[in-house]
Amino acid sequence: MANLSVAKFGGTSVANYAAMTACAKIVIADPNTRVVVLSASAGVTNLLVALANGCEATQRAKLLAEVRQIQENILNELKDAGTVRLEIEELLTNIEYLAEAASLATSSALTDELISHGEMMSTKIFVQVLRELNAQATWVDVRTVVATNSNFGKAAPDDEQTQKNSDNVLKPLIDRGELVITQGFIGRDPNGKTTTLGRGGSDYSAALIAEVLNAKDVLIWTDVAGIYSTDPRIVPNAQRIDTMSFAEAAEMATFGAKVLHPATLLPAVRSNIPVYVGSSKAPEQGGTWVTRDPQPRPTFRAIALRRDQTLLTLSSLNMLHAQGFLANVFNILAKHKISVDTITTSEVSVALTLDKTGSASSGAELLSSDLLNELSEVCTVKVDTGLALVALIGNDLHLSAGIAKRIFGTIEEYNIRMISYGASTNNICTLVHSAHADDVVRALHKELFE
Ligand SMILES: Nc1ncnc2c1ncn2[C@@H]1O[C@H](COP(=O)(O)OP(=O)(O)O)[C@@H](O)[C@H]1O
Ligand SMILES: N[C@@H](CC(=O)OP(=O)(O)O)C(=O)O
Repeated sequence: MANLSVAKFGGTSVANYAAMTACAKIVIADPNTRVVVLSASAGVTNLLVALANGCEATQRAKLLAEVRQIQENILNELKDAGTVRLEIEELLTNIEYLAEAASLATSSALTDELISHGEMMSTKIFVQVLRELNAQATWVDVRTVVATNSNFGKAAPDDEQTQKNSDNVLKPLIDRGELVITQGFIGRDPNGKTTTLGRGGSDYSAALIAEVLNAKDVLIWTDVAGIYSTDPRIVPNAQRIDTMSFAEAAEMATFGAKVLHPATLLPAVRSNIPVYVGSSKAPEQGGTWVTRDPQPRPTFRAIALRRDQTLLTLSSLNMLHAQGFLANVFNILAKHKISVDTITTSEVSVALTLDKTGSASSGAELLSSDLLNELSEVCTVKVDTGLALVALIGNDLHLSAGIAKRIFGTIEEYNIRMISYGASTNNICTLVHSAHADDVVRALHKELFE
């Protein structure tokens, strides 16, 4: 639809009544925003994940009380919370019941069912916030739209089915001029069970919905006024990037810039839908447009940081002049659904980095004892933790003479555990100790961007 925008508001943007009101005003001010995708209020998903992992009665009561308090704080500021209070009460009762079930036996399907309640609650309340600002909105259960497979915790969307659902459910509402409020992060599998798209997945939901509606853009409203040259929480004078390419944003997201979920870019790239990132607290500050082919494309674009990295060093004398060792290792990693981010090899060993936890909703650790045992059968395994990956993102980095000297000269006082340079012309990665990560980012930013 030619003039349609899909807006997504993240957890911090719907954390409390004041934040929700700011979002409602943004929606009301833009007649093109006809579909709004919300995350759960900040903190709620983490509490629900803890409940879904199973805990004893006292801890459960404490976590439930915290979830309730976040909702209560917003409900108490509404002029007329009547009906919505009842709906939230019902959802809180469900949460209690599911959390009790999880304390007896956890399962990934149960986890997804439980944590989907965060988005259910925020969207119910947001409709009332809009109503109290004289804007009528229609609440839609996104599970009637976003179809996925049954890979609970990190489900993959079924694009064809989602398109059909959108044509049947969303399109008629939009054609009638209604404003749709729906949930990010969640979907439904072919058996009717609730699924989630992985942590941070609401951005992905918004992009998927924008794609099936043929929207003109996706507006990601968050707590920063765009994408910056590095995380402004680490470097307060980081510079806002006004326009950047899908490829650059994808590199940044992949290497840890939390501001966009990496998967967001998939539907946007394949359907060429521009993505805007702006601040819901200060929309007047402007933001970043991510598009297919913006100019200029500077050599140095940004620095991203991915915390909680694990370095696996796998050694085997059998690797010397042998074939098939790496294939063996990668088969084992693939079997355990582990994707490797950076890798270096020498004659008898291979070193690779993994996140401590993947982005699956359950937050389970990636390095399981099963995986370690299987790897130990083919090689010696050494595990180093407490590391962070600092990635310099840019364009044609391989063509720029003296880059390595500049980078390593700048951070010479820090111990660098691993370097990944050359496989991509768009990033140079260094693995450093967690305790030094922020300082390394600050030093590189100062040298290359300030
Ligand atoms: N390069 C970057 N530019 C902007 N923000 C970044 C960057 N890297 C990391 N961030 C962080 O991303 C945060 C926004 O992401 P997130 O907390 O997931 O938002 P939301 O709750 O809206 O989904 C910002 O507060 C900021 O600290
Ligand atoms: N609530 C989900 C989905 C999400 O995208 O949240 P946020 O927009 O706050 O990152 C999560 O915490 O993972």
